[in-house]
Amino acid sequence: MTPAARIAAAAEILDRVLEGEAAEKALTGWARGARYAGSKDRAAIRDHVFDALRCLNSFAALGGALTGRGLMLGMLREAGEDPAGYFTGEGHAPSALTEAEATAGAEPETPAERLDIPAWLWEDFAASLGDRAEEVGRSLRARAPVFIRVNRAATTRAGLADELAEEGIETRPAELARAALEVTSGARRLQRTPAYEAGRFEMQDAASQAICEAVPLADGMKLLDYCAGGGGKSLALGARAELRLFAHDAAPQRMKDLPARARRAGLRVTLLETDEVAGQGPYDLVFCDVPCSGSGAWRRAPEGKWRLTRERLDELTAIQAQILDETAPLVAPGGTLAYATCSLFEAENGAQVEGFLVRNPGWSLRESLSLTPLDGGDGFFLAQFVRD
Ligand SMILES: C[S@@+](CC[C@H](N)C(=O)[O-])C[C@H]1O[C@@H](n2cnc3c(N)ncnc32)[C@H](O)[C@@H]1O
Repeated sequence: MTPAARIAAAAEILDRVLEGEAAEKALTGWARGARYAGSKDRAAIRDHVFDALRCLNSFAALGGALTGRGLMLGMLREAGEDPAGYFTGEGHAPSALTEAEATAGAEPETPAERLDIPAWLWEDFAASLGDRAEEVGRSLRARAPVFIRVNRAATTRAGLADELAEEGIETRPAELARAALEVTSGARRLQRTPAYEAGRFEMQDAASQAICEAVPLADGMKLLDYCAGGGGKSLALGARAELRLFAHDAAPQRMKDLPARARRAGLRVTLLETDEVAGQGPYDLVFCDVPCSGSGAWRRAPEGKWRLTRERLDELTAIQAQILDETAPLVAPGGTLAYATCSLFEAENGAQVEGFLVRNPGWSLRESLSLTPLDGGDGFFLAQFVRD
């Protein structure tokens, strides 16, 4: 496909996303009807779609319309390229620009427009991040680096880097976490390597790893990963010490791959139904990686930024408080309750800490950690409460 045909395809897919279809589904649906597209075409089109979703406000302003075509126009204008060179109507290129399109479009004005934050959220965003709001907003407009977590129970960070280099995959140590490597080239081949098959690494963001490295662990501890999902945190925690590891999720089907992933990593995890959780307690550490806005991960999942609503944010903060209150009694005296979000918002982070301490006498905050994409990985928050 020509670069112009890729832009036409991305515009078509973006129109479907703007109508409400999930981006992954729209991409797959398009690819099914486009057998002529090779893997490089599909990757380039995907990049266009996700770049546009990260920069929806500013590309729409520059392109003069919130449509697939407008977004692609805006993308080209931001890159300093002349859209007329792509919108030619020749072959599979998008149809030629109308006169109105050629002159439409303006520089984004408000901070929400420039930084691609939904207008209704800008005040919360600015208040949560203070004088870093501009810089963090800008960072969310860029693609996220790819990180992996070295399974240090199976190999070393340097050993894995050498092994991957032999496969043509380049990495460098990430500062954020001791087990993290940033993948600088060849990332698309990672999950087809023998090292992955043998459980010597997992795909995991560096900030996500950093919060797992921040909790104190010792051999023999009994740990409950209360919102385990696919088990990314369980595996990262389990790799650090010989734990008695339990995993739970309110939607147990989300944990369906966890037993196989744990086996691959050489770990044992006991999955618990909701009514089994208390019976196995108390736990030395309960880790709550709660459902959240995902705002810290908007580089990787930019659709979430535009699908979030005030109602959903309020619903999430209520669920977060409820999870904290229902897990606190599961912690053994002297034990730790760890609360984590991949959110940048005060309402989901600091305000939850304050609320929990007010509602739950007998608990204190040991420490908290706030990371933003300016630290290299996703935005993440961790609070560790101790039971007196
Ligand atoms: C941020 S995700 C967890 C990601 C996972 N820890 C990982 O590292 O891959 C939050 C999870 O919380 C679960 N969840 C939502 N409400 C819950 C509740 N009330 N109790 C327990 N889990 C809940 C969701 O099903 C979801 O899988």
